[in-house]
Amino acid sequence: MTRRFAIGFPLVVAVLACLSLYRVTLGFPLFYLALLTLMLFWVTQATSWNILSGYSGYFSFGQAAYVGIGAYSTAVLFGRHGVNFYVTILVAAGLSAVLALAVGAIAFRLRSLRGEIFALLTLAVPFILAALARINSSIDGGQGIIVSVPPFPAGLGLFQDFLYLLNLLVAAVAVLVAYLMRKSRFGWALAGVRDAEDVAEGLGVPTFRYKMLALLASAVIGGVGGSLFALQIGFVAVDSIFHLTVPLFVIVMSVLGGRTHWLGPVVGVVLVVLLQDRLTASGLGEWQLIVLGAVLVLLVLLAPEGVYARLRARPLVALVTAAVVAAAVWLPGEPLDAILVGLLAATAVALLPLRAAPPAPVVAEPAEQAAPAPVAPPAEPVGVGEVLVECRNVARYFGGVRALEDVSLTVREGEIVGLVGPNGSGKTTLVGLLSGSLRPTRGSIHVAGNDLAKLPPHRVAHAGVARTYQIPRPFTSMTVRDNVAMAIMFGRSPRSLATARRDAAGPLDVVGLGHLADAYPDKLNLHQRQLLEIARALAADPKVLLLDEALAGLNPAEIDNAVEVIRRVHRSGVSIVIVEHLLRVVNQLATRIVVLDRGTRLADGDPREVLTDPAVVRAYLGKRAHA
Ligand SMILES: Nc1ncnc2c1ncn2[C@@H]1O[C@H](COP(=O)(O)OP(=O)(O)OP(=O)(O)O)[C@@H](O)[C@H]1O
Repeated sequence: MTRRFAIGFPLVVAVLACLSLYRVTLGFPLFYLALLTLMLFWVTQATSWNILSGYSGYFSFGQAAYVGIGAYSTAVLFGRHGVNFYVTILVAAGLSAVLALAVGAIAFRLRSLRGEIFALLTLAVPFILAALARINSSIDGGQGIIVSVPPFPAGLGLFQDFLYLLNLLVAAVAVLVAYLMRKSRFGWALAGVRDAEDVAEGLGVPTFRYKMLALLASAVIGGVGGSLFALQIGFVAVDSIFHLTVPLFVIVMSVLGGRTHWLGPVVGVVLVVLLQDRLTASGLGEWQLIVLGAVLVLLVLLAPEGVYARLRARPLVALVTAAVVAAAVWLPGEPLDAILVGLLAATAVALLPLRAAPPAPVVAEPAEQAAPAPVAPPAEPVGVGEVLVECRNVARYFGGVRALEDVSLTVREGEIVGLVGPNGSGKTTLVGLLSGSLRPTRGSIHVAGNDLAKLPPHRVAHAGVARTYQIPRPFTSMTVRDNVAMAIMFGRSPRSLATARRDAAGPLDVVGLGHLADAYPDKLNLHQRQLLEIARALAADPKVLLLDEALAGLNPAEIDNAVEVIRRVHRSGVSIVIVEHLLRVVNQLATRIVVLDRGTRLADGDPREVLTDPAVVRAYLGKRAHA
């Protein structure tokens, strides 16, 4: 936790609490308190949504399910049966958690339930709950339930004060949880899931666990907020609770404010609720969805990262603009108009294109690149030792396609195995099997004594396998340094974020990217992105590194540089399996070559013998060329 947050956050919460505790002394109107209560309700809901959907990229349309479970737990138990109100909050949290575990166990286990399919699944849940509530008379039965005022400490003032303080407490806890999650390994893991989930898993991130935790936290916060909402509206009915505006509002608020930051939803809530309130006050209430929709479209086009990120980039200008504009249009009797206009002006200023960024981190051409630092320790070539990888009679089918059939292969410590073969011969499939991202249809694979059939992909990384991708897949929201730090944080010997960031210099120096540590991947050329793939895989501390066409698309100078980097990685004690079409390169690097052809192993042995084997030449060049 930063010092600024440790001081600022309790201070803001205390000031907000004082608005109610000293309301009469301060002359703070009840109307404003009600508006703030509404904002706090939405802060809770939008933050709840953001913890899962903003952080991990799993867009949910099911927020109304938590609001519904919370509201009905309180309405039925407290409103109808007189159960202690605080107990009903716990029940709401528990039931929401159960729902989250059920949805997560299904959705996160199946790879096919991603993106829009996940969104559709979550959209269905509130509909089912609404139907259950409507037809079941012990829940609602279509009548609605009146929720009276529960007993509360007399010293708190009116019921509105009590409600406000309760909402403040829950919203503050929600924001605190979102902050702590974002700043911890948890937030990094979810950012990895958002950018490239299977890459994160392959680097050792237990993605299922982190997604479940995010869903659980999101559900509990949403459910507790829903419970308070029952008190706020006083009459709980299916149509007002399980309404589509709930997910729409939380999405608009979070996207508007910025969904990758813990404070984004809060900024979005303030803007949306104020806008909504002012439109209603000026008799334009029916326009609110149209205006909100237009604002969202505009912002998605102008600043998809959200308003908060833009405000942070120029805080002083935004603050001065907000203050000046608000003061200029301050209307006697209604300061809310002035505040809204001030905020909109600050938003507009924040959205102006930023001045050209300072000279981007120099993206040098390979020839001019800083000479890579020597690998520590620059070991002698490692002798061939124990068997690290053992594939026995492996087959892999995709439906009717036999990508691999009866392939056996061993990789020993210290080897560089060149895996070659014509297009479609099964090389990438074999890399997928060795890294645990694919399961064999038949046969067994052992890595360092571990049976991969028993391990999820992130545990395969911990067993000592790392891979690169033919088309580089960096975490685009992270700098080069943080891409590498991710692999260190979650790799075979996990470390804290601070240590991982410091240690990232090692793998970056090995590949010669140290001078680009603070650049974002979109500033790198193809060669540098491929080097980043190698640095990141190396950072996971593998025993075996699988390089899938790491040289594809490079020019001759870049290829020479990449070959040197691979040699350096090998000298540091990592065994390598390299998939490559350029036989010159394979010949230069490999200590052994395995040739695949139409999914079967055609040859396996010394590079010179294999590459002159007539069967191999025929497979590569065709019979006529061989002749
Ligand atoms: N996910 C998939 N679904 C269906 N078929 C697949 C899938 N992945 C691979 N295949 C098929 O399996 C066979 C082997 O593909 P693979 O990508 O492993 O070959 P490769 O040797 O890596 O090819 P290239 O050199 O072109 O990358 C091909 O016929 C391919 O079409």
